[in-house]
Amino acid sequence: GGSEIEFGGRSDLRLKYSVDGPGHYNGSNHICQLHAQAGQIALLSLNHQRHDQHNYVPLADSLHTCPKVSTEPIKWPAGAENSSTHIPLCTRLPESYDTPTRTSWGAESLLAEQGEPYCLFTSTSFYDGRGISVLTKPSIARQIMSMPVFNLGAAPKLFQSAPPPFEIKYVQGKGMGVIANRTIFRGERLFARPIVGIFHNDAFLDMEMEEYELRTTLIERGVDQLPDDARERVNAMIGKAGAKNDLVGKLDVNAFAEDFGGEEHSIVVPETARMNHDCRPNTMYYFDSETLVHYTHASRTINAGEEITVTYIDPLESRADRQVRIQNSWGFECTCSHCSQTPLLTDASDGRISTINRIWDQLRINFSGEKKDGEVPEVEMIETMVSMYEQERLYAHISDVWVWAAKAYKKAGKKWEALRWAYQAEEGVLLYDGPRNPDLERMGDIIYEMSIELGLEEEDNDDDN
Ligand SMILES: C[S@@+](CC[C@H](N)C(=O)[O-])C[C@H]1O[C@@H](n2cnc3c(N)ncnc32)[C@H](O)[C@@H]1O
Repeated sequence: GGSEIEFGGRSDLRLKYSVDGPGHYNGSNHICQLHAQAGQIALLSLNHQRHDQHNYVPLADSLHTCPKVSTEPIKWPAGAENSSTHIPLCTRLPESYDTPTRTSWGAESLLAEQGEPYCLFTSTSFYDGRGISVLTKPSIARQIMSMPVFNLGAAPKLFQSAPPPFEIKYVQGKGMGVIANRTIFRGERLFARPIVGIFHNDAFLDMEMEEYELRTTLIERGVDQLPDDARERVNAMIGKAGAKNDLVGKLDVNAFAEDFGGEEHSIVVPETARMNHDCRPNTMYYFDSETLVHYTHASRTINAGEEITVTYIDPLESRADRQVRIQNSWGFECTCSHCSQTPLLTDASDGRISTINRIWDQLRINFSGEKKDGEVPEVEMIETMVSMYEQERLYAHISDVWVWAAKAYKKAGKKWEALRWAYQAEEGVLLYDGPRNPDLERMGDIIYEMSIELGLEEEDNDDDN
């Protein structure tokens, strides 16, 4: 339950408090919250003291547990205030506050701690009403929320196949999964979904961290504030096998990793999160950090009835390492076809993977200029790599090799081969990593240069204009 009182003698500021029952995060949570006018920030705090079931803290005491805060209106940084449709909530006030008074739960050290708090923003208008919640440091939130995508009249077109070429169905031993309902060819776009959440990894990865419970409370609040469709989709995600199935646990196994402001965050795309793992997946995904849309494309032909999969881990690891990684982070045993081969075939694959990794090391050294041209037969190395990636069925990741093939053939003076691989890499990179990958420009340059040298195109002479 909860109730509200006027705060600091101001009619526009109200303090709402509530006392939750035990069981949630192992104890009673006392939530104090300052409601203020739009454009201001509210402070949310939580009593870290543990109480057993018979020892609820009475109303008056719980008010004391709220940190002393300034009653001056606090403005959200310029550029971001129009993006949020809810009053931002923070673990601490982002800017100045009065010298903290010692509270019954030792808030002093928390409040006096240097560094930024974590604040929650929700926009329900994002992408034509899909909505998004962002929990991060104010400086990072400001970068995110001032992106053009928050200020567009109409959301950009997403170019998805309609109706979708798949259905969401139960898959034995895996929960729900995504099943193709017709043949899908390499390159077809399967998902183009704006993300609905960005959560700083400090908010749920390190349970020992100070303010952990505050941040997880804000994550729950962030999901609650989403529009119905997004909220229901997020709540319908499944948690880690055998673990506590709370929201934070669900996000842990369903979110994708992404950096914002150089810090690790988790992004939430509930539709795409229905894809199960396979060490040799038939799709690839990327995130466009400028439009906040997450894309998935087919990496090879997928037959009707086949499960559509993605890899959760680096596929260039041995079977044993992949198994450990999947078990530790997702709590299931990977039984994909690549992990279920005979021991002899597994050994052969592990051998190829280790050779692939060694060749990558050599190529990087060679192209970094530490070795002289011609010292290593790059084009032969590349041809070997292409073949090994195909043997390994690494169709999602093979465009990495195509990029190097174009560069190596250009360096070797083999123009037709350079042109062929540059075209192949251009499409591959667009599907694998999207339009902002820097290799695209390099491939465009090779295509242009080779086309001129091969007489396929006239040189663009700017001086004539
Ligand atoms: C991102 S979700 C995938 C969708 C999920 N199956 C569902 O019902 O929503 C990740 C979870 O799905 C299950 N899962 C994914 N891939 C699996 C696989 N190859 N084998 C068994 N379970 C798998 C695990 O429980 C994992 O934590």
